[in-house]
Amino acid sequence: MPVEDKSVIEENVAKIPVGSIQAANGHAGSISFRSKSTMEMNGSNGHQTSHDSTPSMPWFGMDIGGTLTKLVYFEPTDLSEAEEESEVETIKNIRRYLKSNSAYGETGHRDAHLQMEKLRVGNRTGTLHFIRFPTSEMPQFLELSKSKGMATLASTICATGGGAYKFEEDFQREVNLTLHKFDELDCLIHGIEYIEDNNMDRECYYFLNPRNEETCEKVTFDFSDPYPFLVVNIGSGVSILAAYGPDNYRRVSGTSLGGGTFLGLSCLLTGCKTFEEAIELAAKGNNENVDKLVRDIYGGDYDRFGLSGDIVASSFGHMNSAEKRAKVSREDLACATLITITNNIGSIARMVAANEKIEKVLFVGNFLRVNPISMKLLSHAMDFWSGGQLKAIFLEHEGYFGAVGCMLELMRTGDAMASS
Ligand SMILES: Nc1ncnc2c1ncn2[C@@H]1O[C@H](COP(=O)(O)OP(=O)(O)O)[C@@H](O)[C@H]1O
Ligand SMILES: CC(C)(COP(=O)(O)O)[C@@H](O)C(=O)NCCC(=O)O
Repeated sequence: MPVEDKSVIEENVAKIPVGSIQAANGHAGSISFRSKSTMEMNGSNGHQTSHDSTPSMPWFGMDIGGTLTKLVYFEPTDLSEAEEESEVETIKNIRRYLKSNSAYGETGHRDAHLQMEKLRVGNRTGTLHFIRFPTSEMPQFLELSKSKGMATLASTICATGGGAYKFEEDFQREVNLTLHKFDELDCLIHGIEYIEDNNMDRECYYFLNPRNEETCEKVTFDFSDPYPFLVVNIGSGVSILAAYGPDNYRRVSGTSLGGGTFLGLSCLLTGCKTFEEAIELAAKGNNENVDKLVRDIYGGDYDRFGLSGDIVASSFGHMNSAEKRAKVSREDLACATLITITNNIGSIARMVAANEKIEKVLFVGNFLRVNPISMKLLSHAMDFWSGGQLKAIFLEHEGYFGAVGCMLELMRTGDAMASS
């Protein structure tokens, strides 16, 4: 569902809860949010004048993950004439560059279909841009940032994800940028709350009849009464969070069998080179040539415990047979890999949901990008195995919530950053 032409009326940043949040590791911890403060213009460092209560431009949020780096950039569209005149050339250049393309080199992309217009961030109105590139390309990104003049801004950028720690020194050395680091799971939760609030009626959806190609339908989900909910973030690995209220979440579980595992195994087994290729192969394959089904073992259903014959009994269970291996295609292998990883995540999510007594399960992360097979499988699995109790919910901005939440931290901590 494309996200466009929405007008956002409320001052949403103010709605994000101020207070303490539980730490992301299943044990208690807290972060305290600062109130917004006045930022002074520093003419020498290229910051834009700001005598109001928001930090200086440019506003970025960066989530440097195990596989992909996600960058959100807020472009103000309410610049006064005076602001436009005083805006330094570097900021204009950066904006021009980011907007001029939807592909940056071979591997960077701006997801124009996700762009959010007329968005209220702090006390400004503008457009939020969504950009991603492989984290392995970080040296090239730093080089590009240098060439676009980022180094002359001598500024601070909000960053989250493991890479905020890993690449901190590189940013300082190469681009003269101080990374202001924020916890990735705090950012993820804040990003989800903010985007959902600002993209109501469009952001959340679920699948009706996920198993039936003809009647399957994508339907908007009303998330206006959100708590409690589970977040299953399928990135390189998987983190599962339980959110009980606006200032209250825990990281309840996780698994290392995630999107990175799917991509890694697919490359190994099929020789494919990209995620998109792996998904295309999977869509054409048949996992039954790879997996052992209940009917391969029982000759039919295992009625007593409600296991129908077409359920996978053993993922990759046929691959011990040389004869079966000889017949299997790359497509079948990619398909079985996708189903194995997805089913495993679905099972863990279901157990956690039951344990936490939570019915709404949000699946996010870039593993779900261009991946309707997994979304439909998860939808069916949640519904079927819980007897209709659990609902699998998906979000349009899939993998960008950490980056958005990270940018929002700028609104809260601008003053601290200015003095750092
Ligand atoms: N263009 C892509 N390149 C690599 N992986 C992709 C791409 N699109 C989707 N993915 C999937 O998304 C996963 C990364 O998801 P993401 O939420 O960005 O996590 P991380 O923060 O760990 O990088 C990859 O492991 C892969 O399964
Ligand atoms: C370490 C991570 C939080 C990093 O996040 P990612 O870059 O994968 O989005 C995540 O990969 C994870 O939670 N892995 C699972 C670890 C486990 O619980 O087994």
